[in-house]
Amino acid sequence: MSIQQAYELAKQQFADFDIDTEAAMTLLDQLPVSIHCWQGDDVGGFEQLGGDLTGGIQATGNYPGKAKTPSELRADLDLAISLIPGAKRLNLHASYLEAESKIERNEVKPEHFKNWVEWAKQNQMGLDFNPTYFSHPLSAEATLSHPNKDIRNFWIEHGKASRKISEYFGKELGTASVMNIWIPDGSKDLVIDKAAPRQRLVESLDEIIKEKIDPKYHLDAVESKLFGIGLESYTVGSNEFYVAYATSRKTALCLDAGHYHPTETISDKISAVMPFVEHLLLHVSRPVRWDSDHVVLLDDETQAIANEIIRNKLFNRVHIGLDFFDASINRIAAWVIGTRNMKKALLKALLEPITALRQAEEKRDFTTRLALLEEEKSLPWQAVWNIYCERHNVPVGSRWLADIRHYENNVLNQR
Ligand SMILES: C[C@H](O)[C@H](O)[C@@H](O)C(=O)CO
Ligand SMILES: [Mn+2]
Repeated sequence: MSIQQAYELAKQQFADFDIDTEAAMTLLDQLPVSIHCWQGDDVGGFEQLGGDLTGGIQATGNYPGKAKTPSELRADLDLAISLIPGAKRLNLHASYLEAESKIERNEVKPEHFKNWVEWAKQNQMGLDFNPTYFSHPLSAEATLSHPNKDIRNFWIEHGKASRKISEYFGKELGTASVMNIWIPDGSKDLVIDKAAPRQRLVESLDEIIKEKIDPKYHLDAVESKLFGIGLESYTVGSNEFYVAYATSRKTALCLDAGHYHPTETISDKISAVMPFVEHLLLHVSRPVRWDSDHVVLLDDETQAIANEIIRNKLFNRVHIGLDFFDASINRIAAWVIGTRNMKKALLKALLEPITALRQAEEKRDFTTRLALLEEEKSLPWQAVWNIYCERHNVPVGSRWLADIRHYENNVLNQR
């Protein structure tokens, strides 16, 4: 049976549940997923500071062919995006700048990202941004909460400089760049004064976001964390800290799927915070026992995240980003698997019999609700996904893997 024939049958089956598959695909086209550049080179960046990845995060594995230059990373991204259907954005860190000589973090400028902007224009993609508060000699103890004023100021300047870059992205590309602040500040062991670093962090953040920037071009977001490696006992920017900060300062809040206790899920947090924040940034990730940043699967939590976005029509308020870095498998395949999974989850969410489910719940008919939730799992969503891929000229099913293997043999293995 052809992809078209399978789709025609599926379309009818969904129509029996009052679900319009064409409308679902049209809406899916309007939901970009922001692909994180740092999966391509194990969060290395191009500053060539010569140091290790620090800040309590780790990319484990040594798969051959890691991108070592901006051009290599862009070539790898070219392949990845050619295998992922629909709207995409690229999420950059400040450490992915390009310059002839060494640029200090507090001196990063839009011009250091002009090649990325050109690339984004060519690919009709928006860009998002992150100041980089790790992998730097001055981040060894702390950054925005550092007790030393000079070090704190250095990082405040980095935050301000980064906002200019983010604004430049928004102006050049005609779509607001979401700039996410994550800092690794914390402590391995017991802390007596937990209040002072948090007070300093409030003041540093307030200083960074003091200048108003048109939200047409730039949005500020803040990301909390539970703990990092070597920072197990105390995290300055904890969940409560940033929920309070984002709501009081009206910034966006970032929820990273790996940044909570193992039984907590960010899917459940979305409806809890949306009455209080205008914009939410998601770092969809897969924590395995800890914030391991494994590649996103089409698993229950990814699906639950997508369902929350679609059921609550949060299309313009939730910004979907990815955050994983696996160096043990082909890095381009990691991008493709994780991003396609996020998009599959969104499509499945768009194909839910939502009206019937809501009606059952309103009538307190929980039997029908559970029955429908289970039945929807075996509706032929995959036939819709296949036609969606075909219409976007990307490989159907696992055919994309052949393209990656070809590139691996001809490009990655020659690096
Ligand atoms: C590289 C990212 O900024 C980083 O992963 C951050 O978002 C995070 O989640 C740290 O654990
Ligand atoms: Mn994150």
